[in-house]
Amino acid sequence: MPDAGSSAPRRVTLIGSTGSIGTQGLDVIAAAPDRFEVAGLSGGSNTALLARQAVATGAGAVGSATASTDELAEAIATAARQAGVQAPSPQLYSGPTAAAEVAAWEGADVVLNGITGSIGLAPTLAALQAGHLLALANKESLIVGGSLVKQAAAPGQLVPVDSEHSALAQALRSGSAAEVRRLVLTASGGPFRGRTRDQLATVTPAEALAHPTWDMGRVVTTNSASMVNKALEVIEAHLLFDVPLGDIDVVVHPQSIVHSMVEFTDGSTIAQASPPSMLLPIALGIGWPHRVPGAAAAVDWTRAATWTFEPLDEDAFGAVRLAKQAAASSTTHMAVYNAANEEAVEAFHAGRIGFTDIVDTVRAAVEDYDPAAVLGGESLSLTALAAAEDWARAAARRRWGAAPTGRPAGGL
Ligand SMILES: NC(=O)C1=CN([C@@H]2O[C@H](COP(=O)(O)OP(=O)(O)OC[C@H]3O[C@@H](n4cnc5c(N)ncnc54)[C@H](OP(=O)(O)O)[C@@H]3O)[C@@H](O)[C@H]2O)C=CC1
Ligand SMILES: CC(=O)[C@@H](O)[C@H](O)COP(=O)(O)O
Ligand SMILES: [Mn+2]
Repeated sequence: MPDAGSSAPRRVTLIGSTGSIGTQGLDVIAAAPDRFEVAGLSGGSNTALLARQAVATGAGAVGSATASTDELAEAIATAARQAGVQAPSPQLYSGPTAAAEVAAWEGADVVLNGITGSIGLAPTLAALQAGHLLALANKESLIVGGSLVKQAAAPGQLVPVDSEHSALAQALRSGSAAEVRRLVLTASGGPFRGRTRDQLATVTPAEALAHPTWDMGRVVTTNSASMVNKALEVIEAHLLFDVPLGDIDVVVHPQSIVHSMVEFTDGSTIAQASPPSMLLPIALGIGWPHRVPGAAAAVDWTRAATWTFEPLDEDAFGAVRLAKQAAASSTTHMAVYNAANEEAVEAFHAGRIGFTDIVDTVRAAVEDYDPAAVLGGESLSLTALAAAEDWARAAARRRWGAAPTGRPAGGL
């Protein structure tokens, strides 16, 4: 882990460097060269962008889930030629284990995990086991891994990047754990705020991707529309901050300026507010515990503004209640919840199922899942999680008649 008092730039590895979090992470690093430099990069299928990033940053390690090392070296050579510079020769990694290998690479102080999905669990564990500070955007790895991830993390080694959890971590600096009464996570409400369940049945993928306040990757944007994102975030907060599920609430705040709040036992509420931008939580995550001056724009108090708060409609959006039930059921139920959701989101975008079928699929998987039958007594382990995920993906896919092919390569 980096020395919090050191003035040397922190060496940051970006897992999922070609995605929304990853590219914003690179922007944060480029804007603060006195504080950060790039150590490693890992991407999925966008090899050309990964190669351009490798040339621009001089990263020491580069991994691709899809390109071979020869293809990656060729892409880097091409990108260097196009940029008119000499090609760098980083250590190259390829295939399903590349992200975890780059996450463990010893040339880093900090790993920003911005992969999407439970496939991020291996790099999360690899970064922690390598002793790096982990700035975690990939909430799925914590939610699925649960106590496996918590046990792998030394005190202070895991810093949340998710905007709500970054807000909570900041607000929690104001009091001791014993003084916390409850956590309140804000939700934008997504593009379908105010719709009834019947109205949700006919919405399209394009409508689901039209998030009102955040520009993010496809899966998290879809999850915001279904409230699965908020459901995952409630469990994420429970795991990060050791607050009971019953003391974590959700409130809809369409402006996405207040990113979450902590209510203390004396009736005080501390909220964190800033215009919606991930630059701030990313910068704080990789710079933790230090703030990065100028990381993002602050609220402009000279302009009139209205911030509103309303209760979550749990009849139309049942994902949060369902996740609380699942998390309380067994240590592998959230792996089932998440895997069923990942499959259903893909099926929704492929036009195989409707929007409300997403949460209905998750609900059926969570309700039908019997850990004793599926795991045969295996306690929480990577093997058990893989079996739970396999079961959930197959159960989900059966609903729309797809073959029960397994998890994504490189996953659990
Ligand atoms: N975007 C945001 O503002 C926020 C995101 N988050 C969380 O951060 C995480 C990332 O989200 P986001 O950046 O939006 O997602 P994106 O879809 O934009 O990016 C995902 C990244 O993961 C890479 N990737 C995908 N599959 C694989 C794989 N099998 N092996 C290796 N790399 C892979 C992609 O590579 P490629 O593109 O090259 O295929 C890409 O770099 C999610 O967990 C999300 O919930 C949390 C808060 C805010
Ligand atoms: C930016 C971020 O942290 C996202 O997870 C965001 O929370 C999504 O917005 P919703 O509140 O609509 O889920
Ligand atoms: Mn969030």
